[in-house]
Amino acid sequence: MALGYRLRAHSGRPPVEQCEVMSTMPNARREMETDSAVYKTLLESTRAIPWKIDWKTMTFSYIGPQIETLLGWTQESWVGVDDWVARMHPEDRDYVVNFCVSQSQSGIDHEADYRALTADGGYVWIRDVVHVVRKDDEVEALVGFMFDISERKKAEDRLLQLQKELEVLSFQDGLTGLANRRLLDQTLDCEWASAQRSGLPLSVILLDIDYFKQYNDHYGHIGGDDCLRAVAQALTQAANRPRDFLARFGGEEFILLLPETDEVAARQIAERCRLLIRTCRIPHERSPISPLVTVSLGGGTVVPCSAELALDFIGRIDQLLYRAKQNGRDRAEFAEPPAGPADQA
Ligand SMILES: Nc1nc2c(ncn2[C@@H]2O[C@H](COP(=O)(O)OP(=O)(O)OP(=O)(O)O)[C@@H](O)[C@H]2O)c(=O)[nH]1
Repeated sequence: MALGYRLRAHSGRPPVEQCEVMSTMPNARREMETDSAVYKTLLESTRAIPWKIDWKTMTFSYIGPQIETLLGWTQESWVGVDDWVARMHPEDRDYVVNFCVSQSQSGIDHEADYRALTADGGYVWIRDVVHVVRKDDEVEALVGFMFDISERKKAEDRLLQLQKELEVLSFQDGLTGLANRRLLDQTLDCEWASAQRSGLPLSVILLDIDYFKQYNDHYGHIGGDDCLRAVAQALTQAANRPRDFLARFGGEEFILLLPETDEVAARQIAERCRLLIRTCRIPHERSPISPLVTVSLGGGTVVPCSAELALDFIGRIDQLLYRAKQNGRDRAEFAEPPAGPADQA
């Protein structure tokens, strides 16, 4: 090995006994053997598992006894490279073996992570750190250490899982569980571009709970939150096509994007939204227009031209929502018949 001596394969002799035998040896040899015993004791008391493979015969000339504690396979059972290959998770095998062989052939030190099979049928994540020993430009042996990295892998997996959860959460409205403004912005951009390319109509409905300030004042903020959740839940049943998209627009406002949907269909969906909320029968004692929670809606349909911006269109829908409020609430207002090419549905 790199330490300049060769460990005897599978030797189990304790260092003390070795010292007694060595007392009759010449000094230089005795010192070397003492050093060897010390190094071996050191190597075999680490958590890293040392090993050596003879390149010509592809056999293990040494593997630390710690391997049995970690994987359950005895030291003696590690005879050739085939044992190493066979005790590797099938999903890791091809990549790891090919990688290690090619690196070794090129004389490059390397490391590889893989799942090693245990004697009782489980798997342990291992990091193998490999040094290629060369002599006269030929690969002579591989020496290395195996490290148990299962705890690190568990932590990494947990971190990955958390990242995924965070990604989902970053697109989700915390109160209602609907898509949030961030995801709306991205989806609107996509659908806007798609409608521009296809020339198919995109409809949008904005919806706002009526007299929600009075609702909060009367039922409290927590009651208000419950109401928002109930409205959100009801709205999830309004549109069912795979690309239909519902989001919380902010506060007590919601938005529906309806790709490839003309104005006739959009008007029907807006009316369905209004009725779905009514069917919830959420009491609203402070509403001047109804004893139950109602909603106002603004809607419109567009085949966007290249110059038009999605946000300008949403701004126009917002004005229609405002008009619905002005005209008495609990109703939907849609754009007047087309005023220009951008409004044609
Ligand atoms: N409980 C709760 N209230 C919210 C939330 N977001 C916004 N609001 C409240 O919603 C109310 C909206 O009030 P306004 O914009 O005056 O509208 P409105 O009372 O619904 O009146 P109209 O829309 O004209 O019918 C405000 O009192 C906000 O505090 C929320 O997440 N939870």
